[in-house]
Amino acid sequence: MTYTLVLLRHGESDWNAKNLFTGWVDVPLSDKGRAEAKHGGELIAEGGLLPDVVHTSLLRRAISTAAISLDTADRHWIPVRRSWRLNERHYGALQGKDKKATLAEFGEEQFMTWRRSFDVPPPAIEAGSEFSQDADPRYADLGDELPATECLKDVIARFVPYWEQAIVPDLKDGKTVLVAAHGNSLRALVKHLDGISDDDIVGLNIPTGQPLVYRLDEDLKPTVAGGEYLDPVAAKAAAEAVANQGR
Ligand SMILES: O=C(O)[C@H](O)COP(=O)(O)O
Repeated sequence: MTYTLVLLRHGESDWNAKNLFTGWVDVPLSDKGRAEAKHGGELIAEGGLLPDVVHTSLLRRAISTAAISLDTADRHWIPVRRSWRLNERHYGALQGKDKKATLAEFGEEQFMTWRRSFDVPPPAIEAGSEFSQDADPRYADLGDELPATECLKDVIARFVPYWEQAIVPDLKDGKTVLVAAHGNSLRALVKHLDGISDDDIVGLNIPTGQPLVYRLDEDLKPTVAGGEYLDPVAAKAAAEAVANQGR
């Protein structure tokens, strides 16, 4: 008996296309991103991986990606569960900043520490500033849990409880589960599933719009380490493009 989990990072967003740090800023998909979401749905259908339930973040790039891919796979009608715990990593004061300009201003080491270190968050965003979420009604109930910046360690701390309390029960019910989320929230989940070390997670990048399938055993351990991309060649190229952002 194995459980089937499909992870899908949203398609390219307008801010991915412009190379801006995005985090919790709620930007839409680009035309390319909508096409990626549709293609993701085609791959899911061709792979016979029709989801029974979908979990998304509260951000429209993940919500739209789920809707487009499921519509393409004729599964637009399945139950949807949403949580802020699946949101992208909060990028703090970097939200809205150009990645290339940030690299040029602060240098490679600081840039990569902010982007990929396990436990060093970027500087906190100022409350009330243009790209802050402190007045956003969708997070009104979070109180002190509303982040002003996050590192990957923080994302794991808020994602894993949702994994255990909301996603695992669906898997144990025998459902094929689609999680439509973000580069860093999916890195957090993959680190948890595969037991990747704090050092090794630095080198892992999740491509946009590429379905990644995990078959999990009774103990929720992956039967294939790292899962399997439905289009491994395209996924590898797209992950390299993510790694090289800002260059
Ligand atoms: O929030 C963002 O800018 C991206 O979605 C993820 O960015 P990263 O690959 O630079 O962490």
